Amino acid sequence: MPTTLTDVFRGHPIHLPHSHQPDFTALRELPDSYTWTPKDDILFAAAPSPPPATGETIPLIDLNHPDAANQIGLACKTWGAFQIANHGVPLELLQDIEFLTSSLFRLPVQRKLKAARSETGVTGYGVARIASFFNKQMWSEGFTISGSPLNDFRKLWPQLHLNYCDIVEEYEEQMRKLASKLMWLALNSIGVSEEDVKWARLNSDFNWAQAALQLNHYPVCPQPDQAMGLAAHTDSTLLTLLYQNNTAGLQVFRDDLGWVTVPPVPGSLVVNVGDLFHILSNGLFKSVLHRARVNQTRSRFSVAFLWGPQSDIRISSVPKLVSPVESPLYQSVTWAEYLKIKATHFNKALSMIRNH
Ligand SMILES: O=C(O)CCC(=O)C(=O)O
Ligand SMILES: [Fe+2]
Repeated sequence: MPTTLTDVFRGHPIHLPHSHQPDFTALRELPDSYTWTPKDDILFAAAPSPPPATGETIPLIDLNHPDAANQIGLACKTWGAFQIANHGVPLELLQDIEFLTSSLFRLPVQRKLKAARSETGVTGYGVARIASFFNKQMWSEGFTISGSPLNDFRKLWPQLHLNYCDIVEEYEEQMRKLASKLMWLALNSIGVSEEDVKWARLNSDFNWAQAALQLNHYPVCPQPDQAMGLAAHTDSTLLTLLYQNNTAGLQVFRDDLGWVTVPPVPGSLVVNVGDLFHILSNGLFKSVLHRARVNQTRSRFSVAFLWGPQSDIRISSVPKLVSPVESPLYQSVTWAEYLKIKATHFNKALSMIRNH
């Protein structure tokens, strides 16, 4: 039996200082514990910056375009992120998952706490896993699904849980197919074939992968400029597929441009390169540093599909991407090992396994 994500996190509990969510709607002013200053967000060396004057942002790629693969490859190299249109996921399903997410977070706090994530658990309702690395609290609440959500959903919706489970199952299946397709488009664009990465068992049978679904809610905030929805991080995935409702908040970082907002494009999905794809591509693809801001008038929902390889397979740089006179940029790791390193060292995880 391969290690599951649940096993990994059970062995690496995250002790959060604040396990109970406040009632965000009751707060008229930002409490001190939610007020961020630049020194509270310095784990990644991302210099504070004004938004780019050019309005430049990550590309929106039409998957039906004949040149889509090259555009995806280029976006993975320059941004580590892009949006996709014509991805084939039915609009209705996106609407369903948005409805599920908004319904979940609109439940009374007491009901949500019935499905609270335990200290050693992965799944359920709670604050972001990365919260333990920061002194300040984030203006958001989350719900993590890994494996069947049936038990948790039954506690949330005694009547409707089966309908909601069906939506999650269908959504995850569509996301798996799409993530696999995008990964191959990106790899093929840099000359890597299925044969070149046979050892990573990333074959086109998309059932091999593991994944989690992270639902996020960023409530309306009385002082958004001083609050942080989700602090800067990179994802520990191969790829993350993110659906956002029609409210801006996601920002990606680029060394030359600073923090750049990703405008919601109705019906499209955001794709992030995660740390494992960065490792696999020997650093050619960037794992994108990103965060979520909040605003004063509209609440924001997002659904992140966190996708990675079979958790016990060693991932290392594709040999043909490594120069014969150099060693690969990173030591090989399994996803399970990497998640443990990330749970301990967070922003330093990649440098811990970098070859010098
Ligand atoms: O809400 C967003 O836009 C970002 C969510 C995210 O980065 C995550 O869940 O890992
Ligand atoms: Fe993320």
